Amino acid sequence: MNDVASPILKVKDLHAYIGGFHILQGVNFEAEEYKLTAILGRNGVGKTTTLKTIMGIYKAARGEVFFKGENITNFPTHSIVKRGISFVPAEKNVFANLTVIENLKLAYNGPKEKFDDKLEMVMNLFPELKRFSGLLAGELSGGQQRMLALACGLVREHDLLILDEPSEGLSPAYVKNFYRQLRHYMLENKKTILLIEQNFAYAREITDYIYLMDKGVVVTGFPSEKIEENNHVIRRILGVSL
Ligand SMILES: Nc1ncnc2c1ncn2[C@@H]1O[C@H](COP(=O)(O)OP(=O)(O)OP(=O)(O)O)[C@@H](O)[C@H]1O
Repeated sequence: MNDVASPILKVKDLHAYIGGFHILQGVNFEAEEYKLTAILGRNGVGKTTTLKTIMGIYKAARGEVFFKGENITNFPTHSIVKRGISFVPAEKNVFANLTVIENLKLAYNGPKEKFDDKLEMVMNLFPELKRFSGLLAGELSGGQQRMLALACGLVREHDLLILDEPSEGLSPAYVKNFYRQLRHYMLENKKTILLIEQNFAYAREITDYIYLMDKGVVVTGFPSEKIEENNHVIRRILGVSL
């Protein structure tokens, strides 16, 4: 499973407990630089817990997380963000009483003179936000707030962008386009993306590398061009046929 050439992120034997339950039971995977890696799995297998443990939001009981070669296990979240990881949780984490632009300004942590370029980039990715840029985030629909949360994650400086199920709350037609644009953004700007997704059909279109997760562990991983060969395990773990 560990055949990733140059991992920017390496997760080794990660264990975590929530409320006394042993949720992560030895998670292993790597994310290669400048690639899009996806962790797929059904509801409740521990995908979100994995991301939150990487980000220091949940405590790792055992195991290690390496980012750019540094052991960042159980570092405070702000210092992980400072090292170059931008994390967008599944919750609509926006400030309801600030405008769209104010939310984006607050999320941005790069040099002042580059904000306009970043803004243009996210507005191209989310044309709907452009239309509503002066509105309070609290006045947006649920889907639009989700877009804004994703846009905030993108404007934050990052060497690694981690997205918790970006498709959730967005319409299927919109998701396809968003994923296509996200991949384009990654290739254009030499970025690295790790995301979790429940919908295999979405993921197979855009990922370079896929990991399958079940019951607190990563069961297997393979490059996207080997999807067909992994038909059996995909069916067993995700319950979908190719
Ligand atoms: N705050 C919490 N309190 C109690 N149990 C939790 C909490 N967060 C997660 N769990 C439990 O941990 C397990 C893993 O949850 P997690 O959210 O990581 O799964 P997931 O694979 O991301 O699935 P989903 O896509 O449904 O969120 C589930 O059984 C869930 O009920």
